[in-house]
Order: sequence, then C-alpha cells, then structure tokens
Amino acid sequence: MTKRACGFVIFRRIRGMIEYLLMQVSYGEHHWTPPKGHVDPGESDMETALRETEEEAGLSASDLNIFENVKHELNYHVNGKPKIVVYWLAELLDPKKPIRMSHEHQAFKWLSLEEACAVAKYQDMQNALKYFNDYILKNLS
Ligand SMILES: Nc1ncnc2c1ncn2[C@@H]1O[C@H](COP(=O)(O)OP(=O)(O)OP(=O)(O)OP(=O)(O)OC[C@H]2O[C@@H](n3cnc4c(N)ncnc43)[C@H](O)[C@@H]2O)[C@@H](O)[C@H]1O
Repeated sequence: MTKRACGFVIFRRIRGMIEYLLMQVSYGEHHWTPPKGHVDPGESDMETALRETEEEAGLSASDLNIFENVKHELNYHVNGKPKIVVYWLAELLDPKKPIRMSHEHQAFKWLSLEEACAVAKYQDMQNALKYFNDYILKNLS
C-alpha cells in the first residue's frame, strides 16, 4: 500500500530575499524537509498539510497565504514501499513570525533556493523547490 504525506513548501519575503523553511527531523538520518506528515484516515490532503504544519512548525492557516493551485508531488520509496508526498506552495504572511518546533524536529532554517537545495539532498525535493521558486518569480514578484 502506498503511504501518503502532505505539507507546505513555505516561503517568506525578507530583506528583499525569498527564503524557504526547512526542518531537520530528530530521528533516523536527521534529514531535512518542509513541514509535512502522513495522511490520517478520513483526512483530506489539505487537512493533513494544515494539521502537520501546525504541529511541526506552530503555523496555522491564518499565518499563511496558501496557493491551492500550486502543488508538486514527490514519489519515492521508504523501506521498499512506495510513498507519495504532496506539497502546496504557501507564503508566511508575517516573515518574522516565530517557528515553534515539536519533538519531531531538532532544527529549522530559513534558506535561499540554493541553500535549501543543498540541505534537502534529494533530487526530487530539489526539483520541487525549483518548481515553486519559478512560480514565485514568474507570478508573485
Ligand atoms: N527512523 C526513525 N526513527 C524513529 N522514529 C521515526 C523514524 N522514521 C519515522 N519515525 C517516526 O515517524 C513519524 C513521522 O511521521 P509524520 O511526520 O507523520 O510523517 P513524515 O514526515 O512523512 O515521516 P518521515 O520523516 O518518516 O518521512 P520522510 O519521507 O521524510 O522520510 C522517510 C525516509 O525517506 C527518506 N526521504 C525523504 N525524502 C526523500 C526523497 N525526496 N526521496 C527519497 N527518499 C527520501 C528519508 O531520508 C528517510 O529515510 C515521526 O513522529 C517519528 O516518530
């Protein structure tokens, strides 16, 4: 059975720069991803993305401008099992709003596209970040 997770690639505009929020998990390989998590039974993808973002980063829907039509899907395998991760683009409305981490993460960073791609490590996550960055440059600048 395919696992499904959903979240937001969150960006902020600060000092004339675009920065992306990446969070480092406190377990396993301590990898970095945007806030996201598994879809619970009966939840829609968007409900999952909102719940996980609140739990993992302390940000609620009212903190974000969510671009519901701008999304990107990642497909990879975890322990031999397929996993789909859906990300929507979202802007943090107050760029200075503090991030409140849960026990699932040990660090977070606001990063430029290049820095975020270096930290994200996986090619498909890098492609997602570039896709969203292109959208911002073409439509939101
Ligand atoms: N090793 C561990 N030890 C203790 N508790 C653990 C654990 N793994 C998970 N948990 C528990 O599971 C919960 C996570 O639940 P959720 O928070 O609901 O779900 P998630 O973000 O999708 O989980 P995860 O971090 O496992 O997913 P990812 O696909 O990024 O990452 C899964 C794997 O895929 C790899 N990966 C990530 N992105 C990838 C990509 N784009 N391509 C290929 N591989 C990728 C990662 O490096 C990682 O190895 C946590 O509360 C934690 O308690």
